[in-house]
Amino acid sequence: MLLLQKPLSIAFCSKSLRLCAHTKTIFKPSPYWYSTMAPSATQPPRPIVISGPSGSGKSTILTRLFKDHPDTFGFSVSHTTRNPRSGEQDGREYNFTNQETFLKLVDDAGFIEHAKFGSNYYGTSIKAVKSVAETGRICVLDIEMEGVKQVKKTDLNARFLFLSPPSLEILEQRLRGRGTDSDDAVRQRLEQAKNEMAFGKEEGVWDKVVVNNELDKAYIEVEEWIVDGGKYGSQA
Ligand SMILES: Nc1ncnc2c1ncn2[C@@H]1O[C@H](COP(=O)(O)OP(=O)(O)OP(=O)(O)O)[C@@H](O)[C@H]1O
Repeated sequence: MLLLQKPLSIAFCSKSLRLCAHTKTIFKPSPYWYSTMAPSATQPPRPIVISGPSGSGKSTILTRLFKDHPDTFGFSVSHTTRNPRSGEQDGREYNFTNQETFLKLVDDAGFIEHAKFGSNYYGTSIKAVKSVAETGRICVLDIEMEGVKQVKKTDLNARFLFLSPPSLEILEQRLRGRGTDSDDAVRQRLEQAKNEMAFGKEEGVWDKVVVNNELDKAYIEVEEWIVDGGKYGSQA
């Protein structure tokens, strides 16, 4: 995966994998992405929220989608209170901020999700998601269910897709086959998966549910729903 390792917390919270202290790998857009975004003359495109248990195949499908549709999608830049590392630029890798400002934004309900790792805070702000849409790109949020609930409370006008594994048994096989998690971590993810699967069945939450049984078929189903004949969910 072309990814940036995020602190576990943000992962499961902000990204897919934030279970307890999980880290989630997230796609790291290159600066090129931002520099080539075409401004939209019409309404900003609607963000896409993709959610589903860890191991359901979100990264696999999104990686293929971004490859097949270059310059179409973008990721929001997260906030963090940690210091920038060498080569990192404010507003590119992260929006670097201090704790006081970060917590003020929490109080102001400015985050879709946030979490603390060690002594540092991380979060995905509503504004960062809007910034992507303003460039004409479709912002993709790979987030767990608490994040989904948060997005629903905003005015982001997102579209919601739940990616489901065929069963918990197959999910376990895939998580173990991926080989990225300890036995304990797999167990934790499977426990959380039960909650996520129940959430995936809730009425009125999802615009689309795709079962990732056969990868090629699931990918086409996701792609067709996202692209939506070129409208990308826009009513305009
Ligand atoms: N349809 C499929 N058939 C078989 N294996 C699959 C299928 N879809 C994904 N996989 C495999 O399952 C594993 C989990 O997929 P992936 O890492 O994309 O899940 P994820 O939802 O992004 O997980 P996380 O939320 O933990 O990042 C990977 O090893 C992937 O190659």
